Amino acid sequence: MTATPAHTALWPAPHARGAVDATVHVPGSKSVTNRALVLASLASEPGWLRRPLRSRDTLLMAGALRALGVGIEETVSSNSSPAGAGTPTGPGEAWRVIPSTLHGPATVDVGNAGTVMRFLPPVATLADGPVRFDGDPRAYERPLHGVIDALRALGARIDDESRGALPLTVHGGGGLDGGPVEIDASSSSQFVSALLLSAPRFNQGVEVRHTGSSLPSMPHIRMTVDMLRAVGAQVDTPESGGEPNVWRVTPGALLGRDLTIEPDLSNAQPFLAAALVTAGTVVIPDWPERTTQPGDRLREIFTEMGGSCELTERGLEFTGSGAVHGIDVDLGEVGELTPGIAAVAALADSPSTLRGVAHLRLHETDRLAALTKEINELGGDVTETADGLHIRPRRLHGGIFHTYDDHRMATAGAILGLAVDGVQIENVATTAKTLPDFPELWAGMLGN
Ligand SMILES: O=C(O)C1=C[C@@H](OP(=O)(O)O)[C@@H](O)[C@H](O)C1
Ligand SMILES: C=C(OP(=O)(O)O)C(=O)O
Repeated sequence: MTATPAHTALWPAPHARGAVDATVHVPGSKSVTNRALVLASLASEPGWLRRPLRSRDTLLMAGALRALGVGIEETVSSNSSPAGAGTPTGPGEAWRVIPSTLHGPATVDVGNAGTVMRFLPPVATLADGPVRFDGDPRAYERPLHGVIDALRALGARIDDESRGALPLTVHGGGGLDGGPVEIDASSSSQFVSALLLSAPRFNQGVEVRHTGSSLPSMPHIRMTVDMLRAVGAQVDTPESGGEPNVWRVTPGALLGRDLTIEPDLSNAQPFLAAALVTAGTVVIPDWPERTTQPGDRLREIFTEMGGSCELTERGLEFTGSGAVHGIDVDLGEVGELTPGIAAVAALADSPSTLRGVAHLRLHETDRLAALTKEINELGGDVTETADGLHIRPRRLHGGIFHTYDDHRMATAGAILGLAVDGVQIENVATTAKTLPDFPELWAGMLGN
C-alpha cells in the first residue's frame, strides 16, 4: 500500500472538550529570523542568531544565503544565551553567520516565501555572477515587479522572462549604484523592506519613494527599519521627521550582532484564539514588552472580541470570558492575522467586517476567496467585499477544510475545529512554512 501524500492527508482537528489551560512555547518569528539572516550575511563581521525559527521559509532563506557563499553554522553556544550566562543552549539553539564575498553562479529556491523572493534579489545584485531564482508555482503569481523594476532603475541587470515575476536571473555585478527610486508597494510592503535591507551595501545607499495609494503592513516596514538601525545603519523615515512615504538608507558597514529572536506572535494567534473560543487560559512565554511584530495587535483585537490579557513575568496570559464578539476592524497593517480572526469571527455572537486587506488575494493563496469558500462549506455565511470579508456567524457543521498550501488556512481551520465537531484539515503539514510543530503544539495545548 502506498502512503497518502501529505497534501491530500486529512487531519481530524481536535474538538475541545472544555476550557484550555496551557502554556505554549511558540517558536521564533519568521519575519525577524529572515531579516536577521539577511542583515548578518551583509555585515562586515560574524554574528549570532539565537532561537532562530527553523521552518520551510527560514531554511530556504538560510539555504539561499549559503548558496551565495555565506557561512551559516549550527552551534552550541554559551556566553550571552537567554538561558543565563555560561549556560550552553545546546546544538541547534543558535546559528552563527559568517559573511563572505557573495558569489554567483548560484540558484535560489524561494519556495512560496515572500521574504525570500523579495529580500534576496537585491542581495544578489552584490554577487559576482548570475543568481537564478525559482520557486513554487504559486510564487510565480505573487507580485515581484516592485523589486525588479526598482533594482533595474538602480543599475541592476535582470532577466525576467515572465516580466515582473519569477522565475528570473539577477546578473550580479559585485555591487549596485543605488540612489533614488520610486515604487508602488501597494501590493506588498515587502518591496520596501527588500530595498532597504540591502541598501547599506549599495554605493549610494537608497532613497525609496512609495507612490501608490495605500501601503499595507506598516509594522513590518518598521521592523525592517528597527533591525537595520540595530546593526548600525542610518535610516531616515517618515516617522523620524522625513517626507511622507520616503525612506532613506545611507551606505555603510553593518555590525555583526548577537540577536535572540522573539517568538512569532502571528503564530501565537491560534493558541490565543483557543483560549478565546473555549473560555480558557493560554500563556505565551517570552512575549516581548515592545515589538514591531504585527501579532502584538492581537492583545487589542482579541480583547475587543471578548478576551482579556495581561503581560506578566510568565509571558502573555490570555483568558477567554465565554463570550466571543464580532468585530469591525481595518487589518491593513496586520493582514497576516486575517485568517485567524476570520475563524474566530465565524464563531462569534455578532457579525464582523474585516477591512483593508484586498492584497491578501495575492498571498500564499487568495485568502479572501479561500476563507469564504471553506467557512461557507462548513455552513457559514461569509461574503467577500472589495477589500475584505463580511462574516455573519451561523451554526457550523463538520467537513473537510481545504488549505490551498497556506499555513494560516490550516491554523484557521484548527480554531474552527475546537468548537465544531468533525472538521478535517486537508494538508495540515503546510503549517511547516512557518510552524512545523503545529500539530504537536496543538495537541500539547489540549493535553492530548
Ligand atoms: O515583511 C514581512 O516579513 C512580511 C510582510 C507582510 O507582507 P505583505 O506586505 O506582502 O502583506 C506579511 O503579510 C508577511 O507575512 C510578512
Ligand atoms: C503572507 C505571508 O507570508 P509571506 O512572507 O510568504 O508573504 C504570511 O506568512 O502570512
